[in-house]
Amino acid sequence: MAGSWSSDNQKFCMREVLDTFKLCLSPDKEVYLEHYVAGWRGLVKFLNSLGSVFTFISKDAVSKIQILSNFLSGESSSQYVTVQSMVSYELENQLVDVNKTGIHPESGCRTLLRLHRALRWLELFLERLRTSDKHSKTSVMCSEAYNESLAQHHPWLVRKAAGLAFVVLPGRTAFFEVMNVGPPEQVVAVLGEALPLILEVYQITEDLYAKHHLLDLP
Ligand SMILES: CCCCCCCCCCCCC/C=C/[C@@H](O)[C@H](COP(=O)(O)O)NC(=O)CCCCCCCCCCCCCCC
Repeated sequence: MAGSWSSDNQKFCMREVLDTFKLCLSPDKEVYLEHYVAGWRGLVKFLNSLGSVFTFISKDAVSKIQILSNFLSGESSSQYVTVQSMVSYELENQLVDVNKTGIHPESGCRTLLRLHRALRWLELFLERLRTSDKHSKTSVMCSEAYNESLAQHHPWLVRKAAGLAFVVLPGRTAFFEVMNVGPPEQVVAVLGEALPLILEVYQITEDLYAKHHLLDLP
């Protein structure tokens, strides 16, 4: 994704990634798939910079990003401009495994659902980071956010592996440094600005999926 590494010093900047999520909303509150995917790409870069312990997580995210990117550049790309248009198109053309027969395992709808669930984790984690103090532990904030969200969709083995990875997360000070948005007050401000937008993107997607009974797609 252009922009998440600033050209001056080649360092990753979380502000630019979070700004990508702001671009997700169209004037009539549809969610642009291109920016949604770009936001995840930026987050994955950040995750990779934290070390190889997180590779099993970023690999899965990358494969989902790749599936959606293929739709975005494929022959039906005009149907994949927004999450709303993707859902209508895939449902109208029976491209979604609504009956759980395993026929369309890689639909845009089921792939995005996995990232959508992870977006809830992100929102909960960032809110904890925003309201944390210098004694707070990133590993605790991360696992609390995970247990309240994604963990409910993961089997035991994945939960166990995730739990092991969280333990080696850098502490809050180092974590803020890798985010590269300035001193802690600045990080708090950037998070405060980005969170409502992330929440709105999440809620719009959640309502859309609920309306079409897509929240349990296999
Ligand atoms: C900063 C610490 C980052 C910790 C990331 C927390 C999320 C933990 C997720 C563990 C996922 C393990 C990998 C396997 C997942 C899949 O089984 C599972 C189901 O897929 P399937 O139905 O196709 O089989 N996949 C998923 O649920 C999707 C997971 C996507 C995870 C993306 C995580 C990106 C994290 C970005 C970190 C950015 C932090 C920014 C903070 C300022």
